[in-house]
Parts: sequence; C-alpha cells; structure tokens
Amino acid sequence: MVWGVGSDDERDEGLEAMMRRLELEREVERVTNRAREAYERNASAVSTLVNTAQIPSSQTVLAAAEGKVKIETDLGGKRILQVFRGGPSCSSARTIKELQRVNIRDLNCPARNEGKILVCRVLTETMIGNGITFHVEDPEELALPLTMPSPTPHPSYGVPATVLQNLFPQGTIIALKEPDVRFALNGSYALRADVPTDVCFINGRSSMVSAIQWCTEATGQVEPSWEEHKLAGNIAMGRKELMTQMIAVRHYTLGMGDPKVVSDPYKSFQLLCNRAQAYLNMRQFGSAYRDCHRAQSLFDATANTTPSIEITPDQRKKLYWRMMKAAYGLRLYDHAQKILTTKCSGLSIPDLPNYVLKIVTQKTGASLGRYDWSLMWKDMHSTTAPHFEVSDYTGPIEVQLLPGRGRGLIITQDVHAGQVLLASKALITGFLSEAPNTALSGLDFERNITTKTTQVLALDKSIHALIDDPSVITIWNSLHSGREDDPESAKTDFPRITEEKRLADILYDRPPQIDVAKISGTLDTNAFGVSSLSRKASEQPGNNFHGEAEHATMLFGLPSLANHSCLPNVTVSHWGDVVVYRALHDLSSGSELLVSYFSPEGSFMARCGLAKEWGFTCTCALCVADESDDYVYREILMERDYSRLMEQSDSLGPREFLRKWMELEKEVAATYAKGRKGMQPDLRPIWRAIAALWWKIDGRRSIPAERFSLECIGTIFSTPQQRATHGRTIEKLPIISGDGKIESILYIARAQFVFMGNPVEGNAWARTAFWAHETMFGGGLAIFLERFEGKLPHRYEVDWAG
Ligand SMILES: C[S@@+](CC[C@H](N)C(=O)[O-])C[C@H]1O[C@@H](n2cnc3c(N)ncnc32)[C@H](O)[C@@H]1O
Repeated sequence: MVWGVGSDDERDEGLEAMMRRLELEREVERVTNRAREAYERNASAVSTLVNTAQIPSSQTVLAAAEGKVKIETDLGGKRILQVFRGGPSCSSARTIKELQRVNIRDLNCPARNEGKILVCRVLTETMIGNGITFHVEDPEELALPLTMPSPTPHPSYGVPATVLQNLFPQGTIIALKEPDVRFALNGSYALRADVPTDVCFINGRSSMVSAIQWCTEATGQVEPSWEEHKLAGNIAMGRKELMTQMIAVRHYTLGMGDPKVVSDPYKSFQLLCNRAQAYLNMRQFGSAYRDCHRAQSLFDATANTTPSIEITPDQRKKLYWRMMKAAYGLRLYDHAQKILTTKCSGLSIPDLPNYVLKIVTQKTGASLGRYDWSLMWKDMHSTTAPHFEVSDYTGPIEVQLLPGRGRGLIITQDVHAGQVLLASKALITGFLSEAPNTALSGLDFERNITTKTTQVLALDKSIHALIDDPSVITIWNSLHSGREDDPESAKTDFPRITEEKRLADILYDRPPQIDVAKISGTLDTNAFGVSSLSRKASEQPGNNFHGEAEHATMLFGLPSLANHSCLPNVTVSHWGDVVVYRALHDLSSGSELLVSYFSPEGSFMARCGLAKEWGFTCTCALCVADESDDYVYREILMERDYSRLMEQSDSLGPREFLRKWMELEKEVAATYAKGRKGMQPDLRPIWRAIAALWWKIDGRRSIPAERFSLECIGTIFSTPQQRATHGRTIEKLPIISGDGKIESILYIARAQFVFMGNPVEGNAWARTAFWAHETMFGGGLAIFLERFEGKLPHRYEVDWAG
C-alpha cells in the first residue's frame, strides 16, 4: 500500500510495516556488527585448547533449547537472512580411518583441528536460518552448536523445514572430520562445517560407535535395523519429491554402516543401487555414478575386481540403466553410449530408444553446434530455473595468451555473421526462485564484499556441485580466483579434459578438497547476472530486501575467457543456463573474439569506471576516439540535460518538446571531436526520443530520426546494389546486443506501413529485423514472432518469405 493513501486502518498498517522495517534494519546492522567482531576475533586469536568450563553440558543445552524460535527474522512473511562467510574453510581430504578420534575437550579454538575426528550425537532439534544449526554432545556430555551453512544440494532456503529437521534427528550419530571450532557471535565456542562432506552419518551399531562409552542414554530414537533403514529410504524415495530424496539418501547411507551390511556385499549392493537412484532423482549424477560403480565392482569381473556376489538379470539391468543415466547426466556422452551398447542392449526398457537418440543429439550438438532452439525456447518458459540437457560446442576458436590482457579467444577460420562460435552450459546457476520468499545477503568479511540472494545460492550450489563432480575443479581452477596468493592465478591455457580423465576424477580415491574461500573468489570474479531470453527465469521481482528484481547469477567456463571491447564482435544470448556466442559480423581468421562486459551505450566516463573495476583500461577504437572528445561536458549534458528532458515529457507540448531535444542533440553532437566519423552512441537515446516525437507530429519524419539512432551505434545501411542481391536494408549490424536495435528496425518497418503507405519498404525492414534476430539469437521465425509480437506492424500482413 502507498503511504498516506487509504483508510485510517490501512495507514496504521503502513506505519506499522515501516516501523517493523526500521527495526529490522537496525537488527540487521546489530547482527552484522556482532558477526564482524566474531570474525575479527577468530582471525586474530591464538588457537588454544578449549576451556571446558565454558562449554555447557548436554542438560544445560537441552533446557535452554526448550521452546526456542526456530526460524529467524521475518518481514511480512518474508525471511531476511544474513549469511556470513570468512575464515579458513577447506574441507577435509582425509578418510575417517586416517583420523584420530577425540572428544570436545581435545579440540583447539579457533582452529581447524587437523588429523582429528569428533564422534558425537545430535542433541537438539534443528534450527533453520543460516543453513541449519543443532547442538551435538560428545561421549563426555559436553555440548556445542554445529552450523552447516550449506547442508543440502538444493539450497536449504528452498527446502521445506520438515525435510531439514529430519536430516539430523535427535540421537543421530555423526562424525565430524577435522572439526572447525570458532568463536560464535555471542563469543562462545561453536562448530562449523562449511562443506557438508565433513559431517558423516555413523550407524549406531557400527564398531566405531559400540567402542564408545557414553555417559548417558541417547535422546531420540534407537538406531533402526538396516532393513528398517532400507524401507524408510524406499518410502522417502517413492514420494518422488526432490526434497525427500535427501532423507532417502540418509537412510541408505546409515543402512550401509550397519555391521550386517558391511559384512554382506549382497546387502551393500542393494543399498548402493537404491541410493544411486535417489541421487539420480536429485540430479547428483557424480554421486549416483560412484554408487553404481561400487555396486558393479561387487559382481562384475570386468570392473577389475573379483566378483563376490551373483545378482539377478533384473538387478543387473537396473544397475546399468542407472549407471548410464548418471554418465549421461555428467555429460560423459561417449561413456553413456558405451554402457548403452555393451551393457544395456537387448534390455526391454521403454526409455532406451529415447536415450539412444538423446546421446546422438548431444554428440551432434558438441561437434556441429546445432541445437533444437525451439525446444529450448519452449522449455525455458515452463520453469523459473531452466537447466538444459545440452552439450557444449566449441567452434573455430582457440585460447591464446595475449599481451597485456592475459588469455583471450582467437577465431581460427573465417566465420560468417550469425555463426555459432561457442555454446556452453553454466557451471553453476543461482535463480531467485530457489529461495522462495527469502532475501539473502551474503557478507564475506575476508574479501569485504556483500553478495545478493542469487550469488549466495550460487555459492551454496557450487560447493555441492564440486563435491558431486570433482572433475570440474580443474575448470574452476583455471578461472581467476581473484586471490593474489593463488599459485594458479597465472594461467596460460584452458583445460580440455577427456572423458577418461573426468571419470578418474569422479571415482576418486580420497575425498576432494573443497576450498570455500576460493570458490567464493572465483564466483566473485567471474560470475555475472544474466538476463535470459526468457525473463520469467532470469529476472524475478521482489525477493530482496527492497523488493527489487534480481537477475540470475551464472558462472561459465570457456566463455569466461573472452576479453572485453566496447565494440564487441560477437553477440551473447542466454537460453536458460546456456550461453551462446554468435559472430555479429563476418569475421576473419585470427581476429580476437570480443564481448562487451557492459553496455557500449554507456558514456565514456562510465565505461572507463567499469573497466577499472575489472582491472584494465579499454583501448578499443571507440574509447580511443572518445578520449579526444569533450567527454566531460558530454557527461554533464547527459547527466543533467538529458535526464531533465526525460522527466519533462508530460509538461511540454510535442513541438516544444521536440525543439528541446533537437537543441540537446546539437549540443551533444558538438562534444564529438571535429571530423570524427562512425559511432556516437550517446546520441542514440536522443535520436530515439526525437523519432518518438516525430511519430506524433509527422510520422514520416520519424523514419530518418530512427535511422540516425541506428547509425549512432555503428549500423551500416545497404546500398541499392546490395539490397538488390539480398533484399535487406542493413548491411552491418550495430554493436549493441539486446533487443533495442531489433525494436528500432521494426519501428521503421511500422512507420513505412503506417505513414508512407509503402508495404514494399515495410516488408523489407520487417524482414531485416528478422535477419538481425537470426544473426544475434537464431531460433527461427516462430521465436522471433513470439518475442516481438507487440512491436510488429501487426495490422499489416508481413511477407516474411520475401
Ligand atoms: C573474464 S576475464 C577474461 C579472461 C582473462 N583475460 C584471463 O586470462 O583469464 C576478465 C579479465 O581479463 C582482462 N581483460 C579483459 N578485457 C580486457 C581488455 N580489453 N584489455 C585488457 N585486459 C582485459 C582483465 O584482467 C579482466 O579482469
């Protein structure tokens, strides 16, 4: 409700909401300050053995937890959460067997207690907020809170509370590898597991646990039998909800720890197969593949092990089918095909022909850059977080080290306008819809940066993605981490990893080491906000603190190596989580592929500022030309007079308004150096405003004005001879990516129909708009028509075939 409008009751509500917001802002500030103090204390304190006198007993903790609120700050039903990062946060790369069991009194703080493992019991119910937090007790009945900021592969902010609370029920026994002990916000000791693989489920019947003497009986349930775990897992998995698959995984994992299962490979096989399916349902393809591989080694002599069990043909079929799907999900298409032909042929699986076709399609995409754009377009509209099953395509480009700009992408053969040069699926995405009704603010004290909701989500998901598929770590490492101390920051190439190498990394001997600070740095330096062709997925309103729209966050591999120019020669389009680079013009072999990191329509000073933030000075022809202009005065004119005119639209008659815009055009044009030819992007919005006014006063004159607006950004119009050969009105497209130039071309098409009564010209301009769309985005006429329905000269029949 707008403040000051409506009944007294509504006004009171408005006031109340405002007070709540102010109070919340103060609370956010208080918590931030406390967190910063805790971070600084942790960073500067000398690590010493914990003082047990300052650690509460299990009873004290249980009494204090009684009736505690479980969900944090709330504003009108919306959760406002702060996520704090900072401090060392590398996961343990050791196996449980390599670690020495200790109790809480043996731990140091602040420290990552290397070489140690803490076996403890979940004491309290799970609190939900910044990830999840619950207290654990050790065998001596000392209790500490344990926080897991990223407990689930699907960000916990979108996971129902009931699922989160069921992940670690009271009484569950867990082992904390190389425990990270820190001072919490209130100054007391706290455990933290930034990487969830450091927290292992331990079956209460296992030899490790039965050797422990606990002071008290466990609160909560007694360890179920392995059959009960299997049944509970099957029930959770059968509910077919993504979130309950995590519960299924927990049950199967605990079941596998039962001594009866450990000593019986057949039982292990069953649980591994089931867990693989639960992982597949969660799209955790690496974990699914590892389970299938372990299960295979129990019966298949070709897996380089001595088979220890016999299985039924049905079990065999199920296992290989799951394994194939895991390989496909990992985008190991050759390997998936091999499993299909050697292990699945002859099986009566209804989906089999579908997968045969899918694999061929992916391989075609990878080798030719051909995709089913219409299908992607359709899928993109059916979800708010689109992930596509497509292979990456690398066209005729190679990575080269370029003087003064690090690596860059060089085109290795002549290419034509519109040719796909690169198509690449995001390594990681963060969509606002993944944290429904939640505003997240990430604070990284170490790097002194604040991140938005989708960036927090992307970090959470990155941790899980790398746990699931560590073969991608090589790609991550080849991107700049933004850390000076990173030995890998002087990169010279981009790794192309074979399927064999990826498989070896996925089937690791020891857990991969996940460095959260490094992941955060890499995201910060390389990920960016993405506006997808489908706005539904990429830009959703209103989740953050101030209700602003937020783009999706995405990180790409090879595409990240493209350097910047304010005169880019490729267009960038986003289809869900896939980025596509197409040549904007015909380009010759040896040219560098250049994208624009920011809008070339920005003023020279704005562009310089943005390039500086990226750590370079742009030396493109536009910047060189701009440097000799009176760019400071131009900036003043655009900041002051342009903005003022934009605000005046309603208060002046069209002719008076037009006169003012024309005056401004003259003044801005005069700031360009004498004799300067070509692009003058600052004039573009002015000419668009002039064109719009002519539309109202004398429509015919809007055509040359709109043409100027296109010329300012580098458009070259076709000569009559050129038109005679291809029928287009434009020879060379302007540099601006996005939809603006298509709108301008369609604007002229409409004016030709409406004001000039010239359908021949109208058709030529409309077809040129379609050609421009094909060059920039591809996808065919249907997509173009759907996207530009509102801008088309709709009352007139356009002859698209020409
Ligand atoms: C996304 S990376 C591009 C790949 C990078 N060159 C590399 O070696 O990893 C962005 C970084 O590349 C460099 N860069 C990009 N465009 C540049 C340009 N036009 N001139 C100089 N350096 C540039 C800057 O260091 C920038 O921070």
